[in-house]
Amino acid sequence: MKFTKMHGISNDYIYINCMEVTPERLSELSIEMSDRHTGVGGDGIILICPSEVADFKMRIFNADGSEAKMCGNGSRCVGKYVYDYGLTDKNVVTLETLAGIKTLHLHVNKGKVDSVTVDMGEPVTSVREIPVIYNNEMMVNAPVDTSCGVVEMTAVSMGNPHGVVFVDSLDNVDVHGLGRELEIHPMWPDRANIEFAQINSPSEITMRVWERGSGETMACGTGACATAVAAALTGRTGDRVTVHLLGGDLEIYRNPDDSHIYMTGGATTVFEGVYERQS
Ligand SMILES: N[C@H](CCC[C@H](N)C(=O)O)C(=O)O
Repeated sequence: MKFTKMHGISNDYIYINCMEVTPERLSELSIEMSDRHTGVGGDGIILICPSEVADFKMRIFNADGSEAKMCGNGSRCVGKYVYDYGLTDKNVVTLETLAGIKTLHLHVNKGKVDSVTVDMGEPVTSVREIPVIYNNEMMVNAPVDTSCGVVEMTAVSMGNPHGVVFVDSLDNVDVHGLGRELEIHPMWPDRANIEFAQINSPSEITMRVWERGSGETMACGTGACATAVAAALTGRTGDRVTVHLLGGDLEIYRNPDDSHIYMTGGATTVFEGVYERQS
């Protein structure tokens, strides 16, 4: 099975062209291929498929085999993939996802895409739609008991659920311990991605992320958007922020006209390969 290894600011996935054929047992395939010792290695797999309602369709599976509705870093790499491999010659491409149709603006440099701006659509803060179990319409700076004491959580969905925890300093946050604990907290009917964010200024955030189904990743596009939304919602930042993640930076902008969130960042092709399925 041919694949292309790509990453969006070091959030790395294995991309499979499914325009003709889609493999079976995709959850098992993701677990197997994502293994960084016995597989290709990655945070999951991403399929590029035909669509009847958009130019292309993206499906994303986390390293634990769970399918997610949306992947921000992955969508930028899909934009790069379809342009660089000649599946389209358009600079604006629509992408069907389980979280709706997203519009990608491809930035081409010397004939190849090097960065993409994604219209991520409107964020969701209604607890019922996220979903998160909470006794209010929105979960904003809500105290949550944890083994590390009480943290304040703000819940936002970008098509996938996020719990954002603002901290004074990231230096002493147990991202793996607390991230895992909060990912599977019973308040989330479908688990959640957990972000730990430090506000550097009204236009700069530094964050780390524990992703649902993949553990700590070097970056999370939907997580950066959710964090930017939570920061603006709680009066910590404005509508335009630079988000610094372990793997690189993302520019996040909230358009006051349509409340859509726009994310701009890099997309990189690393290598192509042929995978022998293990099971
Ligand atoms: N782990 C996420 C999917 C990947 C999102 C992330 N890699 C991004 O760039 O948005 C979830 O289960 O919702």
